[in-house]
Amino acid sequence: MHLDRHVRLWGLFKSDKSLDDYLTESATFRMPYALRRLFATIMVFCDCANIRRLWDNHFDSMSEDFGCTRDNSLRIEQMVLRDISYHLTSIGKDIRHYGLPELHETERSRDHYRELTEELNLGFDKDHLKIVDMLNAEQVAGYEEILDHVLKNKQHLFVDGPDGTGKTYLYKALIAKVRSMDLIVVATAISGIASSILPDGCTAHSRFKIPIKLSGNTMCSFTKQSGIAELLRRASLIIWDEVAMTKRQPIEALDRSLQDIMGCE
Ligand SMILES: Nc1ncnc2c1ncn2[C@@H]1O[C@H](COP(=O)(O)OP(=O)(O)OP(=O)(O)O)[C@@H](O)[C@H]1O
Repeated sequence: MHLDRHVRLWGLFKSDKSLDDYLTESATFRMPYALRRLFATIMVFCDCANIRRLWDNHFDSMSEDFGCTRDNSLRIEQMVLRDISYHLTSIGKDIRHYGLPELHETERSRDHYRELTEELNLGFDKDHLKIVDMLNAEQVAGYEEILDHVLKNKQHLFVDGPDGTGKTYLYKALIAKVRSMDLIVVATAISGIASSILPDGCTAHSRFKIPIKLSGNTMCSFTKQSGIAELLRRASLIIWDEVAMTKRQPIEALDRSLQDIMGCE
């Protein structure tokens, strides 16, 4: 999101060389999915004379998370194209107009990222934006701290409090605020009842595909290329309500899977 904004706002990069350098530098600290989004933004907002050369130069970095092997390089190319096409479509552009390798029709129409598409199509309850004005001092402190984490890409926060002290109320305010900024929130809870109270919430086990039988090194049942993985990579806020009520194994399984899809330890 920030990269996109910079590229758009600066109106910079007068030459292909500076675009090339920028992508090379970005590849050292950005995840492949963020590079693909940046690439799509460059295609639309920068004056690049030879986008195909830029594609050739940065394809490897943009495809790293699709597990590049010689055997399935064509398939991987289609997946990268599909993702870039997805970003272009969201800004009203068509990948066919930029001289990149052809995206096959079957790939174009297939929704690899169903979960992500569904999440992006979610609205938010405008009334919930008003909740922030009713929060008590402790809720405001939690609200501000969590929002700060969201905006600065910081990590875990644990919210705790006795029953009925307004945790869900706080989450509703946060979910509306974050979704109103066009950022993704994945809202889950342990129980079906608690998850149904969260706006567009679902149970943690179903959202994260946590297996029923868990051992010391079990991972969640989604692949790196799946819509769930993409949804989680792009999520700005993941809420797991009532997490203290679960055993440690499901949390560790999700932790391992998140590390895997984010490529970190
Ligand atoms: N700041 C507030 N102003 C007005 N009502 C509030 C406030 N905070 C919470 N409430 C109300 O208090 C009730 C309990 O809040 P909530 O369900 O958010 O608590 P909780 O901590 O999630 O509870 P539990 O742990 O049982 O799930 C709800 O009806 C909620 O609307």
